[in-house]
Amino acid sequence: MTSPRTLYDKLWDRRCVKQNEDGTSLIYIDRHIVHEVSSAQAFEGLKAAGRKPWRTSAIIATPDHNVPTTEREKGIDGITDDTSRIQVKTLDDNCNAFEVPQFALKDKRQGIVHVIAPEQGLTLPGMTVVCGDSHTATHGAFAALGVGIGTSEVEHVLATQCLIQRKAKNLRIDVSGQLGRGVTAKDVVLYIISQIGTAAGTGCTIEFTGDAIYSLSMEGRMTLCNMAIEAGARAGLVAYDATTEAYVKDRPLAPKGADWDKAVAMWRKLKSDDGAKFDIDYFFKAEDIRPQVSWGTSPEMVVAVDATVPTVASLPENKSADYQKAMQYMGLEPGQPITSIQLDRVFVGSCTNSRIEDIRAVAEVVKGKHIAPTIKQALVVPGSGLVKQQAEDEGLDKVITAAGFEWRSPGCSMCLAMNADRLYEGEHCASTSNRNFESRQGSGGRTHLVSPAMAAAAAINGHFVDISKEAAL
Ligand SMILES: CC(C)[C@H](C(=O)O)[C@@H](O)C(=O)O
Ligand code: SF4
Repeated sequence: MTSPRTLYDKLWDRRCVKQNEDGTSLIYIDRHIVHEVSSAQAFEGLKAAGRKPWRTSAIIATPDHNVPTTEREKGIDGITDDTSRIQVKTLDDNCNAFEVPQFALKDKRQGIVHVIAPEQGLTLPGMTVVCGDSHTATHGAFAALGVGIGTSEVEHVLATQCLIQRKAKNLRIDVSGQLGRGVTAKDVVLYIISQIGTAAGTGCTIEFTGDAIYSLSMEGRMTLCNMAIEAGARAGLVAYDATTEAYVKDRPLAPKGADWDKAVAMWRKLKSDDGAKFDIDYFFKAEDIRPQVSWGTSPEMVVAVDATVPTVASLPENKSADYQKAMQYMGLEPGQPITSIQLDRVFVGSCTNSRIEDIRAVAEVVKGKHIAPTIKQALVVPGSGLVKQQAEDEGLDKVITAAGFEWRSPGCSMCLAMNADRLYEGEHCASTSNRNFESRQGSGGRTHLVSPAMAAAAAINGHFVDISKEAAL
């Protein structure tokens, strides 16, 4: 009898081609997602070695980081920034030269890598999914092993469809109970990171378990797994269940007919066995989780919206210096109420929160209202052309623009400011993205990570408010 295995063990065993004596293994890769920032040198390497991609049908490419979110009809030549244009053009040229499938800039299916692949059924349960991008952890929501890789590994996977990996430890994070009103997957993951820290997942794959996790939609699970990397892990997972099955069914590239039945029979085994051993365990209760706001420059510097910036006395000794430096950068006083922070801009988007449910959540909060006069700009950037289209079909763009938001075209946008969408020195932004590092959204910018509903309510009020107490919900 085989011993009980975790979901991660099962995914690993399925695709482990060879175990090496040095403790590494060769893993077969089912899906390779490619964007313009981390692929140019990899294609260059292939060219120099006279190689071709080993299996082009396993690859999907799309430009996302550098793309403008306005005037899309102008295409690549309309990108005014030279570096951005060259990167997007180089991806386009490489896809043409190597016959790699691409959702190009003007394609309706273009968007952020981690949004488009699940949307198309390119990410399926049980797969190994890689991308030259740290947030590839997102795909773990499908009980798939999603790992971010570096540019030299992108070249390796292009050439061989395999990757050398060292098996990670199994870490379980269990959230039991029911989430309260206004508490979303984003609040869950921000809360978890605030409790365990950004290094807790180092060398681990996280499996999220518990009623509160299983009650999340697939979009919520993607938000959760997306930020596993901010907890230090390379991958995050949620077991396969009826929610996964319903989401995947009828996606353009999901198996059909008899293939579907065969696939589902296998997918239903994609969960940890009873008695499977985890190396590390954390247990949380859903009722302890309130809407969250990050106040500092690391995703662990997070508190509930009705709390304050930490007081100096409350800081853990080993973190005191970093935390005080963060307060200074953010222009905040120790003990200052989170609701007193004045905001300049609001950004709804990124691979964490730019899917249709996120946009619906924003529309619900802002319907019939208007952004505060002190807000200089509020952006909603859908994660893909298809999300944008669906939102427009539902009339959400009208609700959102009537409230004073700008409705843009898909891409990473103000998540990392590689295009024209950015913060300026000293500005505070309520952002639905995943990283609040110094200058992440523009030089000197100050990021506060929140859920879409919290960002929307902050735009209306000019400062953070407790969404769980808002009448609109
Ligand atoms: C540019 C890219 C390689 C990077 C990543 O790996 O995550 C980006 O997506 C980010 O979010 O910082
Ligand atoms: S949206 Fe942000 S986090 Fe996601 S891939 Fe783009 S830059 Fe990275």
